[in-house]
Amino acid sequence: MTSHRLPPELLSNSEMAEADRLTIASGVPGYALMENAGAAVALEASWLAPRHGRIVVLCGPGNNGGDGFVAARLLKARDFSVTLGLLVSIDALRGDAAAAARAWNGEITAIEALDLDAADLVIDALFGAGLARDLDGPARAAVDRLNAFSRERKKPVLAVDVPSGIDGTSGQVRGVAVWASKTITFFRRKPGHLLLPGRLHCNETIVADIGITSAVLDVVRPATQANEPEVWGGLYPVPRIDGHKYARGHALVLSGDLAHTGAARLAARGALRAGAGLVTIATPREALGAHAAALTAIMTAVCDGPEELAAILEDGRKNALVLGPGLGVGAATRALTLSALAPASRAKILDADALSSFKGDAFSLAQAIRGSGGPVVLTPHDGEFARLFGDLSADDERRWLKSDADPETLQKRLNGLRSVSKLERARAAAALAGAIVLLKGPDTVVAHPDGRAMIDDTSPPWLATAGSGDVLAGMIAGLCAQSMPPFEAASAAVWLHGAGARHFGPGLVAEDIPESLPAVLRALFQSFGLTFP
Ligand SMILES: NC(=O)C1=CN([C@@H]2O[C@H](COP(=O)(O)OP(=O)(O)OC[C@H]3O[C@@H](n4cnc5c(N)ncnc54)[C@H](OP(=O)(O)O)[C@@H]3O)[C@@H](O)[C@H]2O)[C@H](O)CC1
Ligand SMILES: [K+]
Repeated sequence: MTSHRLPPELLSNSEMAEADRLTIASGVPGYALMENAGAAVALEASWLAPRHGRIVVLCGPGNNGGDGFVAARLLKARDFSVTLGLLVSIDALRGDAAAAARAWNGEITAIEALDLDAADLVIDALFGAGLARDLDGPARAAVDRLNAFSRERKKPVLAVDVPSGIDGTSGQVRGVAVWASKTITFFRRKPGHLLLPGRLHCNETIVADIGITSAVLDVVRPATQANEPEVWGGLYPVPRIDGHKYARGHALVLSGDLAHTGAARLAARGALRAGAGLVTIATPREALGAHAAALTAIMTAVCDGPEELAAILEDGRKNALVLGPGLGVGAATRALTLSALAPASRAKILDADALSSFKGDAFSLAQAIRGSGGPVVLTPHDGEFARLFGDLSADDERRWLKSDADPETLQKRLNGLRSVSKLERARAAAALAGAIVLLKGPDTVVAHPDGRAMIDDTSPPWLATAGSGDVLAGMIAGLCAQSMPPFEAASAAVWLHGAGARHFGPGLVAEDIPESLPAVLRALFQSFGLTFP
């Protein structure tokens, strides 16, 4: 049975293997899981192909291929014209896959001898969770042929579990990968269904129930989830009728000089629309007039350097701070950032130039973060991430390694910064910095130092526009100001940001994002069961 509401948990290949193992240990035979998987694939295929249409099934050497054999048998029994190609010799199949092949009552053709051209649908059952290295040789040739077929013939390709060549855990292409029109995975999605480029290769992903119960999740405890309101909705600071603006916090946004004031206003507007009770822009005196002329509900304060910032921050009611957008890269921003990280319980959101000003010296930033008390959220895009955490010099690495009693774990994290997986890079940075790391992009990852992570796949392409990151930083501050825990606040802000952009539609500019929030919030609160007068 396929389900259209996709559960948020995302399982890595090893977590999925654990779910599998627990299910089999509880008495469900592995072959029964394969039969269920194959049946779900066959059902989906029967909707994608015309009645009695021609279906080609490409089977690989492992259990992904086993699912293909089961699907082929069931489709043939439903009077589809099924041709099956196998990548290896039938003697190479083992275990459940060999059993599924024995139950197949049709011909088996060598993949290179297969005629794809007449197919109405191709099922890709070459490789799934067991993909262990880059595809080459005959496997690569099979994927190339399949991609040429779908490109030229415009016929659907249904991928079993993942498009072959995509690593389910990282979403990376291993050499080459199938471009599917639909992907059917089992029990839960994998990170690679949401991360790029995997998500693009999957096209639409659906989830089939194959008899693994959600009870196994209590043991597996997957660390990664899709960024959906059901994950953080319970912690969302819904305004209360008996609340007042002082209970909804006070966000402070630092402004750049006279030539760079817009970024702070975008962030401040994001904070205000996300529900902060009060919002103040702390600005260099020279830019006060520019802000005053452009602002109404947002307040201003003068801040010409780290000392003045420290004085402003003596007011503990200012409980969320955004620093970075429009500040400029260099020693002055570095000094402001260190001043902002003085010990205090407020949430600090460091973005853009606040991050780039620590280029090649993430260690110093991390030291300041660790001493700062309250939660810190770093919001780099890929370029800022690479500036901050990429190419650590041998000297830097030594400083990190000397800073902790457990050099082995530290080394693993330092290596993680260079991982091909965006998820692992964000996780490693979060653990090293002791901060929540929100690594932006079309597949934004939010990682907590404790290993939890969220992957967002809800942003439309037109959200990549100048200033949209400034608005996002402000929205995170707006939610933190209302005492939403920072990991959930960062995740919720990413989701609202995407939802705002979807609501507005193409042509969006950054200024439109905060203005789209009322409609998005109304729908969100309605989904929480709230009613409006
Ligand atoms: N998880 C579940 O509950 C269920 C999953 N099912 C399906 O099973 C696959 C996973 O099956 P598995 O056998 O572990 O792995 P694969 O079928 O993906 O592939 C393993 C074989 O592929 C060889 N391999 C790996 N990489 C390459 C490569 N680059 N080139 C060539 N060959 C490769 C590997 O060979 P080794 O030499 O590495 O040993 C294996 O022979 C899952 O995706 C689901 O579709 C069950 O059917 C239902 C339950
Ligand atoms: K596959």
